[in-house]
Amino acid sequence: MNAVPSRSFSAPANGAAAVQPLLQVENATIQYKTPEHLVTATYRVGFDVYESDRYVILGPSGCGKSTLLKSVGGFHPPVQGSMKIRGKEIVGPGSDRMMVFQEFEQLMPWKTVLQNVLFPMRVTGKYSRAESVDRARSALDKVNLGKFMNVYPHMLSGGMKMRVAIARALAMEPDILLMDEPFAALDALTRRKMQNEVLELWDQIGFTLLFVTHSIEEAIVIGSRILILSPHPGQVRAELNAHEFSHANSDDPAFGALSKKINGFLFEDETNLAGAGH
Ligand SMILES: Nc1ncnc2c1ncn2[C@@H]1O[C@H](COP(=O)(O)OP(=O)(O)OP(=O)(O)O)[C@@H](O)[C@H]1O
Repeated sequence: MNAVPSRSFSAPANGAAAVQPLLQVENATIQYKTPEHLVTATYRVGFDVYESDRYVILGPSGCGKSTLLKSVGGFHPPVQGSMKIRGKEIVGPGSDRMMVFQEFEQLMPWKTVLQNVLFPMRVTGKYSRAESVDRARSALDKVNLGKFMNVYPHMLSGGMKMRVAIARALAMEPDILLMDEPFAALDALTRRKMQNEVLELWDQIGFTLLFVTHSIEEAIVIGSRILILSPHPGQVRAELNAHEFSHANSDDPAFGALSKKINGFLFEDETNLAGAGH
């Protein structure tokens, strides 16, 4: 485990220091202009996401987590700094970065599971009709929903809906999946089930995930690495490895120790920042 008090991070959890990051965020200052105010959402935030990372952005409400995700998605560029995917500057939305939406209710109830998964491929015209169908079937097989292609979303459990939403994103072959507090509105048991579903799928498929949450426990369970942001405007407080933790070992003292450490970073007084990570 490792806490680094600088603003930019580059060491992957697996120690493959020579590997190029998939996503590089450098000194990203992101602002919103309203008629009355200029709001600085994040200030000089930097981090690297490597292939197959489950990278979690954790921080208090209003620290700019969603804003960072929107910027990575290409919807709101930083005013300063840069964001690159596979070394190329992010200049707008693209199918290399697919958002899996909150609560998965974006599935269209009048379309079957297969038609839902086909939809982004149809809209973007990225693939021919036949290839789109092949891709949709293959993505549904990957998430173990091959037998449910012709049913409608209301006939699925919450976990199955989430898997459809993930299949829909994966069918576009993105470099990275973006999830913004996807389980925030769920009860504790369902939330835990969903978290385990994501982890099982990740084990099977090995996608790269950028995940936003304000729950410390969720960050530890989902994340292989966790970026901790300060309150508004979001600045990097630390990056911690968490790849060895899951619900199965949440009673371990090491899990509790990491949780405590994260608490410390989250609630740290600004004046103590110089000692962060030591
Ligand atoms: N469209 C907008 N116009 C103006 N200010 C905005 C806009 N969206 C967000 N903000 C401001 O930017 C800051 C960061 O917001 P953001 O939603 O990214 O935070 P967050 O960490 O995701 O919060 P939460 O955990 O509550 O979702 C906040 O001060 C917020 O008020």
